[in-house]
Amino acid sequence: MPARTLSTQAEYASLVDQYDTWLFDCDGVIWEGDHVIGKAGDTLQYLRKQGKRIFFVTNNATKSRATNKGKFDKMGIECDVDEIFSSAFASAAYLKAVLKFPADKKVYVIGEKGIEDELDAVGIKHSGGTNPDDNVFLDLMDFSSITSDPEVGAVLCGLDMHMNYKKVAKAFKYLRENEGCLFMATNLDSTFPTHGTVHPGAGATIAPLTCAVGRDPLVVGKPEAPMLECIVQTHKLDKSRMIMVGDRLNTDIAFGNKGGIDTLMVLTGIDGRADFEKEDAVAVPTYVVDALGDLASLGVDALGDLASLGA
Ligand SMILES: O=C(O)[C@H](O)[C@H](O)COP(=O)(O)O
Repeated sequence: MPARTLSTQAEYASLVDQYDTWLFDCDGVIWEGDHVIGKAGDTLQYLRKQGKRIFFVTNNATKSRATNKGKFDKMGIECDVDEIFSSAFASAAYLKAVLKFPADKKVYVIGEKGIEDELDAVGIKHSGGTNPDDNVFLDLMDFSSITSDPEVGAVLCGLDMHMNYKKVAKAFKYLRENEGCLFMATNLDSTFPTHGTVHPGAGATIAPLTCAVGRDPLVVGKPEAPMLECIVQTHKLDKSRMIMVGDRLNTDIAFGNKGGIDTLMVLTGIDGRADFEKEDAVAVPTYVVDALGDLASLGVDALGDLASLGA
């Protein structure tokens, strides 16, 4: 089915009526770098006033939920920590609750502090990550520090701004030598959008390890199922009354499509109209609006109505 473009107040109002639970991607939808996009914050306020449940679903694994909350606070956007589902949090929760990761094992992390914080929060031991011992270059052809560690039961990878050969070589060794060692990725976004441009994303930093190991990781974040199931199960939600709002077809919109929930695409981020209108589009949204802030006009009208009633 082709995407339906919404542009009138009546269409926005009927959209809001139809869904009780709204899932939001952040980068490219609510904010871009360090600024809120247009009236996105007003739309979120309006939805809250209508009694809608709101969740923020981000593939960004570099920050913990607590650190993410700090960003919402700084931006002046209301948010509770429990409303944030990041791929780092979902990966830790998935290891703990679904995979019942053994207490005597540890996770080798390729990624930033966000992953380490979330593993700490669920009591899973870890190594690698931001440890200074692994954030160094190897001397040429000196593999002496790439030693075995039978305690490693999983390798979990996310966007790592300090990616290096040593981390790839250690993770590779564990995945080859340790029986049953899990290979997981928080997300595989090819690019990272910020400040009006894009840089290599998590998928680009994980690719060298995938290439060496010769198999794909289990992916927890968008567009794969684990993060959506985590939200639905935790909050006992009805998928038919849920909508995912995003700017990117191969993560946000595919996440809704694969998970069986409707989607709303905004044109303020990575992908544009041509990307979902072409024949071989990677995913097609249910609805499209130019920007999340467009729905804020409903709130302005509601205030106008109140004013005309003398409220
Ligand atoms: O490479 C990445 O990790 C992603 O580009 C980035 O973090 C996307 O975050 P989201 O748009 O899901 O908030």
